[in-house]
Amino acid sequence: MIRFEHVTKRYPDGTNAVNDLSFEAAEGELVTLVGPSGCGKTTTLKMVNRLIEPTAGRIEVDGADIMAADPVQLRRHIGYCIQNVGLFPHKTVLDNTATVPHLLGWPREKRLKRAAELLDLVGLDPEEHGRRYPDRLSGGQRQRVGVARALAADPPVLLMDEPFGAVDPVVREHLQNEFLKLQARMRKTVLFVTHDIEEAVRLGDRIAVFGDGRIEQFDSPAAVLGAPATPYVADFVGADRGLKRLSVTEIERGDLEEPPVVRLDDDARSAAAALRDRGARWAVVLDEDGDLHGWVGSDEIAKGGAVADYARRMDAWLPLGASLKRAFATMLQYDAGWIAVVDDEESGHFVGVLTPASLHEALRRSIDADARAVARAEVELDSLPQV
Ligand SMILES: Nc1ncnc2c1ncn2[C@@H]1O[C@H](COP(=O)(O)OP(=O)(O)OP(=O)(O)O)[C@@H](O)[C@H]1O
Repeated sequence: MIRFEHVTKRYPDGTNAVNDLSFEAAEGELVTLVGPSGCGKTTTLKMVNRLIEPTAGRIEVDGADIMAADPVQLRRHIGYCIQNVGLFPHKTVLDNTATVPHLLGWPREKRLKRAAELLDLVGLDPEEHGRRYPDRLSGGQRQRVGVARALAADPPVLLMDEPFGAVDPVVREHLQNEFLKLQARMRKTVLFVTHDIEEAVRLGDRIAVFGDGRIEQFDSPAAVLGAPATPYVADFVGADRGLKRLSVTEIERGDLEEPPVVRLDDDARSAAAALRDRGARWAVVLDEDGDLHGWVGSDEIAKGGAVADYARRMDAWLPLGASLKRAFATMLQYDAGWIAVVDDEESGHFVGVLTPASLHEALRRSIDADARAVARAEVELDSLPQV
């Protein structure tokens, strides 16, 4: 748990970076701090591990006043992950990941084992990547190492400052999804700084929208998008918040349609007859394991042989949990009327297809769910006793 009570930071030059800030991130909660450049997000974050000392107020981590702790000890027990990562160039990826366990005096074998586990957890092969030096990694891989390093000593609290800010949008969405999966398992208390409202909405259990050293709204993503508290928040969230919803709504199993399906080794003539009976002009082709292979047109396979003789590979597909925005962009990019969906990127097991109609349905579902959530929040606020 992280609690700010009336915290102010005034820099020596007189800049008031943070003004009388009070908010709390509950245990296991991911709170995103979002706002334009210079509004005090990084200052807020760095006060938690005392890289910056507050001028006034009190900050607690797991119930203890941070000012009572030794700053060096404090930092070793709080994970910290920043943009561009700051990996040591002369150390291997494994040694970089094991930095904090090393500082904590863990024996070499134990810390390298832990580092390897962590690399695996963030999707890097310890055998393949562990012995490399950071300059031999892509930007996205370096960010993963940054996350692994922050988690190495299993800290209960994690501070992340634009950790995915320096990678391209596709890798970024990928890293965000992976981090969400990781967080679902770890349930760390996380403060996550970003200037990107879409990232804030996608990742945060709650969002603190910052404006000029203050919090303008501290609420669920649904409430921030659906009921901005002030004109400033409405402006920051943007007039296109309906579109932003596309990036925070995930494809779910229930959104998908079930198209005709044939197998690679099916007899082509009988497959064609079955498709004709259903009035279908195409079918999804699966391999013997039920994994997505491609598609065929019903006219082509009428000539006989096996479906495998005609099947075409799929250009594009999506995993469950990908955003509707990605689905929409993929449809446009490939000029496709439908997109095949698999249960996850690695296994490739086919689960259904997304069409423009089902995409629209999914968007409706998200809007309705948010409207209900916002209505509930308002009722709860209304029913608070008046004092
Ligand atoms: N060391 C410093 N001395 C004086 N002013 C500072 C210092 N560090 C930050 N500031 C000022 O404090 C304010 C808040 O800065 P901060 O870095 O916390 O904002 P931010 O929201 O994280 O911005 P960004 O997204 O650009 O990193 C800004 O006006 C900034 O110029």
